[in-house]
Amino acid sequence: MSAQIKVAVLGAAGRMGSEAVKAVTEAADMELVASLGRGDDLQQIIDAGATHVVDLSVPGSTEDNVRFAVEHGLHAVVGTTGWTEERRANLQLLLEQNPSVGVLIAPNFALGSVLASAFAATAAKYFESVEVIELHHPNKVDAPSGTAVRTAELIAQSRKEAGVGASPDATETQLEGARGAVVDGIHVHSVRLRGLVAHQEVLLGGPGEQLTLRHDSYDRASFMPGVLLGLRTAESMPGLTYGLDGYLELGQ
Ligand SMILES: NC(=O)C1=CN([C@@H]2O[C@H](COP(=O)(O)OP(=O)(O)OC[C@H]3O[C@@H](n4cnc5c(N)ncnc54)[C@H](O)[C@@H]3O)[C@@H](O)[C@H]2O)C=CC1
Ligand SMILES: O=C(O)C1=N[C@H](C(=O)O)C[C@H](O)C1
Repeated sequence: MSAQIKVAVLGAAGRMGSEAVKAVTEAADMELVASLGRGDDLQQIIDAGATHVVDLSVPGSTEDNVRFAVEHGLHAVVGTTGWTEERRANLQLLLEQNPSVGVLIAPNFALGSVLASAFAATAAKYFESVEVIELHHPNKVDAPSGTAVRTAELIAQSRKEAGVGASPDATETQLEGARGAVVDGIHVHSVRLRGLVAHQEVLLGGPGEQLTLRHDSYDRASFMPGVLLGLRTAESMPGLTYGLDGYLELGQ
């Protein structure tokens, strides 16, 4: 029998962290060795003998948490938002000094969401117009969502490679914010509404037609297969992987 994956969950009392604690506890090949929250000493992770860390904390803490894990040779599965290009570049440098460590930064752990973003990137080069709408529960602290940022990045990359220009837009006057945020040239709109969990639509428009790609997470259980896949795969994928699609065989 292969060794148990010894997991420390950071942000363990949160909405996602508590779900991850449950999923890891129920997984036969894993052992939950530490559950940490705000203000807890990260040394507890080492003392508990963790081999892997799951970070589901807050954008202001995730970078320090992951840095600590990597510096101590622990693999990390990260769902927390806030991983800008600059932060990822700094992490890459750290990983070069710790070449056996694997880190997954997954803007979204739900398989359907990862697929929807990949489908959107494929479709976006065939349509004149594309915009992203993300819809979340009102307790979410950041906007736009990490998923929407990643989706816009993938769409922009696909359109650039195909030589597709900007979406047409004749807007000259507007209230500030009316056209949403712009990520790599793609408009992204954020809705916060009681009753929602995590949802996203990509609207694609061409002459006389529209394609809508929508994904809905109704329950945070939807994210757990991705978290467990990340924990089972990180060690065999040294370096930084950005997006769960890096651990999946999409398009094969
Ligand atoms: N990648 C994915 O599939 C998903 C990612 N998320 C992201 O995960 C993060 C957490 O989301 P929620 O659970 O909804 O938030 P939450 O606010 O319910 O939980 C965050 C928890 O982290 C704790 N915390 C704060 N600082 C900490 C620190 N330094 N070390 C350890 N814990 C700390 C807080 O006290 C809180 O309990 C957000 O960035 C969110 O966008 C959420 C859902 C899915
Ligand atoms: O805060 C959330 O809830 C979520 N955060 C992630 C994001 O910002 O994309 C993933 C999912 O959308 C839920």
